[in-house]
Amino acid sequence: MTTTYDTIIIGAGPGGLATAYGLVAAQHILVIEGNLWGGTCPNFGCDPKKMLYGVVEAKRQTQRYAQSGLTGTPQVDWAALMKFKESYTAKVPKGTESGLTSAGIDHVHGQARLVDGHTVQVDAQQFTADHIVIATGARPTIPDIPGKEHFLTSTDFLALPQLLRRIGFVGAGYVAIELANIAVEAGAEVHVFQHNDRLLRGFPQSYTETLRDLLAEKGIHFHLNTQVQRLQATADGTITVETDTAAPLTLDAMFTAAGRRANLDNLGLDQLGIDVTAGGVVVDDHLRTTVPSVLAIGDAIAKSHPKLTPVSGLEGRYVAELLKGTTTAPISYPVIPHTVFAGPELAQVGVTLQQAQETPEGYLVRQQKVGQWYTYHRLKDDSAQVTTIQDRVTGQLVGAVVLAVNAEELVNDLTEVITNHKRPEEAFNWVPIYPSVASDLGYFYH
Ligand SMILES: Cc1cc2nc3c(=O)[nH]c(=O)nc-3n(C[C@H](O)[C@H](O)[C@H](O)COP(=O)(O)OP(=O)(O)OC[C@H]3O[C@@H](n4cnc5c(N)ncnc54)[C@H](O)[C@@H]3O)c2cc1C
Ligand SMILES: NC(=O)c1ccc[n+]([C@@H]2O[C@H](COP(=O)([O-])OP(=O)(O)OC[C@H]3O[C@@H](n4cnc5c(N)ncnc54)[C@H](O)[C@@H]3O)[C@@H](O)[C@H]2O)c1
Repeated sequence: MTTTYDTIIIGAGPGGLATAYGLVAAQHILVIEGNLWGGTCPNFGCDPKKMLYGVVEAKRQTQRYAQSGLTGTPQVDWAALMKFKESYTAKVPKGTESGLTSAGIDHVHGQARLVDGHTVQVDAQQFTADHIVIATGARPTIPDIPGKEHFLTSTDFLALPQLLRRIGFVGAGYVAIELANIAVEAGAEVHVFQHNDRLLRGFPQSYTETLRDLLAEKGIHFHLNTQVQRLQATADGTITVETDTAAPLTLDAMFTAAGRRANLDNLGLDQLGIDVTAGGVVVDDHLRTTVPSVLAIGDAIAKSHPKLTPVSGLEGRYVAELLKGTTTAPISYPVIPHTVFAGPELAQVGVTLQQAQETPEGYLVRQQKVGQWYTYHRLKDDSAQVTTIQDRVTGQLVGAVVLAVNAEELVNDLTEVITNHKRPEEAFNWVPIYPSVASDLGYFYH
């Protein structure tokens, strides 16, 4: 039997759910999920990661205060930390599913496959709709080397029952740096293998080098310009890692953190003539694929914008408006801030430092070491740095980079100023709570 809907959404992560809740009042919709309701972010991404980060960062803050009134070094109890994480994650799938039920959204568990531009198959059932939204997210890339079956992933890391003694990561992007920081703070010996000398490409090199030094001081071993060539499992359960630069290393686990690729295998897209690249599904500026009745959003699409939870949510809400007919305009992206939670945090928004330095006639760049400012002195955050980028003509803030404890807060505030194109005199005609990160804003923005 075939059931007919207005829209079928494949994937119940932040993107698919945003479309579903945006459409439910106007349309008869179906959501299909093949794994855990809620998707990557709350089950094995942002949310559990930040719970672990919060605890290890509290330990680090205690150490920052070591000469300032706090004594003793707390220890991370990994088993208790995991229980804490599970106190949230264990409720996510059921909570997400009952949310769908309460909202009256039909939902089915299973792997979906497109039969044609209007028909989706899950096991033996077929569903048809005017539109189909692909919101299938992404999964870790496994480097194609001998022994690749021994790689673990970020999902495994976030569910480790015990902390392993010696841990390696391939890659030096968001996932590797954030998880390496958690592991080293929790007491593991940590190795990061990166095929070039660049951490966190996309952030300014001067900042990533400072962050690398801070992480190396914590004990992370960086193996830069190093190719991991082979993994071998040994009889005692350890992994021997062979590289092109040093003698083999014995570790208890090796994690891949070499990027993520869209979940598109077995969706049947090639038979339908839907274009796909290495980055994901090809979409136009209305998030339509090359088959007009099929749209795609979130981590599953090829895009220049960062693949982050709020971006999937924005695209999900946009597609809902488009399918309801309340907009016909192309999608418009605001400035998108991003942060690496690495203790301290490295965050950036807007015009990049590189863009600004390449156009000195257009931008005023102010780079400040703020470790001695009251806010950062109080946090004992000696290495704190802030760069602001202003438009030379209007004086408006257009970009910022921050390396600091709680950089997320400052960059969120700066994002608000940039997004609303406030002129300097408007931006700080306000009364913030003092002392706070926000009460410093006026000092960065003259
Ligand atoms: C370790 C880690 C940490 C992260 N930290 C952050 C962070 O701090 N901040 C941030 O903004 N972002 C972070 N991200 C990224 C964030 O998780 C993703 O950008 C976000 O989850 C993407 O949402 P989405 O809905 O596009 O895809 P997903 O959340 O991946 O959801 C897609 C869903 O589709 C389902 N699916 C796939 N194929 C099928 C199929 N054929 N049939 C049915 N269902 C299917 C999947 O099971 C999944 O549940 C992190 C990611 C990771 C891995
Ligand atoms: N705080 C956050 O917002 C956050 C945290 C985690 C993940 N994410 C999202 O998830 C995405 C994926 O994160 P990621 O760290 O897996 O990817 P990434 O693209 O950030 O980094 C991948 C790293 O792997 C390296 N690499 C690529 N191919 C390789 C290979 N074959 N061998 C060895 N190294 C290789 C790259 O040089 C890079 O250092 C991020 O881009 C981001 O969109 C966001």
